[in-house]
Amino acid sequence: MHTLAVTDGRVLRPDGRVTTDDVLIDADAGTIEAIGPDLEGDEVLDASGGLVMPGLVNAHTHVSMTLLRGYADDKPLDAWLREDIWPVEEELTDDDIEAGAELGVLEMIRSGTTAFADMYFAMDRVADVVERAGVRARLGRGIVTVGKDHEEARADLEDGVEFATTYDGAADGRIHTAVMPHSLTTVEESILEEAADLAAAHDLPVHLHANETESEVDPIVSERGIRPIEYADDRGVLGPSSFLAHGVHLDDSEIARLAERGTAVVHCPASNMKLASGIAPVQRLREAGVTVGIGTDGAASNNDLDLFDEMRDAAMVGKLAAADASAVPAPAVVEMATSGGAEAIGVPGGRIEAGAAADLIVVDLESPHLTPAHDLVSHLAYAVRGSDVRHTVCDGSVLMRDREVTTLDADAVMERAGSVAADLVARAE
Ligand SMILES: CSC[C@H]1O[C@@H](n2cnc3c(O)ncnc32)[C@H](O)[C@@H]1O
Ligand SMILES: [Zn+2]
Repeated sequence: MHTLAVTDGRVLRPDGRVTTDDVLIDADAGTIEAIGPDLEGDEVLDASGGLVMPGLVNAHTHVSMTLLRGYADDKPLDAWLREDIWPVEEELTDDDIEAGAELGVLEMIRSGTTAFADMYFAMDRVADVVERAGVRARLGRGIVTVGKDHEEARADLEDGVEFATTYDGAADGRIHTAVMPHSLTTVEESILEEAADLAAAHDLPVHLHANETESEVDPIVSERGIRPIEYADDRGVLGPSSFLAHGVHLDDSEIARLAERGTAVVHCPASNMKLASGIAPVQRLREAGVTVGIGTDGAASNNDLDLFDEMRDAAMVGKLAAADASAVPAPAVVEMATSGGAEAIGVPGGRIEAGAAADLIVVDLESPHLTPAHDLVSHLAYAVRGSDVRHTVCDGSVLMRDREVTTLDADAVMERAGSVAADLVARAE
């Protein structure tokens, strides 16, 4: 057994306590072997002056959209998608998508994310990046049928299901998949139903955007006389492994239904603020027993993939929405960005305990903006930045040591992404 000892730091335990301990990792199994004083390993990762915590889980993103960071800002969702994003996405090549995924994964490793859920195109290329970079992911090809005839719509569905069934378990089990219809208004009813049936037949989750804006809720209510979550349930979309992104405009009956079905919600506070979509009822969802994770959404509506930023946004906007400063407190956002996110997207990780997946990060605490350190959980929610992450470990492998990413060539990734992004935008104009 090859072991890795993360030494001389403090450790964030699943119950929120912070202890002074070492963490011993079985690097072959990719699991945490022990937590305690004076542990020795074949290899050492120095955590002195730092906090060892679970790797963050970005529970909803479109990682290749890093290529479109800053391309179209300051518009609401519908106009942003239809006028800017979808036209430029028409020009994307598979190589572009791979280059954007490399950039996004690089950014996530450098800001402490070890697992993510991703919906996009050319997902075989995204899977290849996940495999090489050493992270964990739940991936799915986005299925959209709007503007397509039934044959094209079926082809989209077939592509999505083929990707999901081929790649589930790839990269030594680090890749998980899902069937991912884009949303309740961009996928026709029969395809949505088939997507849900096929997901169930293959024992795969369904992931989709839902209740993101009022203009997505209103047509369902006016055409069908029911709320979107009831419509989704009737199509078979909800279930204990399903997870939906955004969930901004949810009424009490919808929250109760999500809780009953065990369907998780991924809160994307920055994207929801930037596109002025609204504020998700995170406090009410959690009180109802719904599992909530946190996602950045794509970098074009955020505009970064830093989960620490997202935790801060979630806490701040949660208080504003509830008009209650005690709503969405620091321990809740840390839980949502770690174990909550892992549970929402159905991947291992999110906990520093013996037997858990060795997905962890070391956050450097010796900085002016983290001094004094009265409460480290408070710091994680409100003060730590992605750039404070010193080491990133996933599945027992060191992906970043002393801020040097070991699995990707950072300079080459940035150069390639910058070049393909410029060509992409030129083609679109
Ligand atoms: C079909 S692949 C995914 C698809 O989703 C688009 N997208 C990015 N951000 C959002 C969002 O906030 N709501 C809905 N759709 C979004 C992305 O550009 C791809 O076209
Ligand atoms: Zn999205």
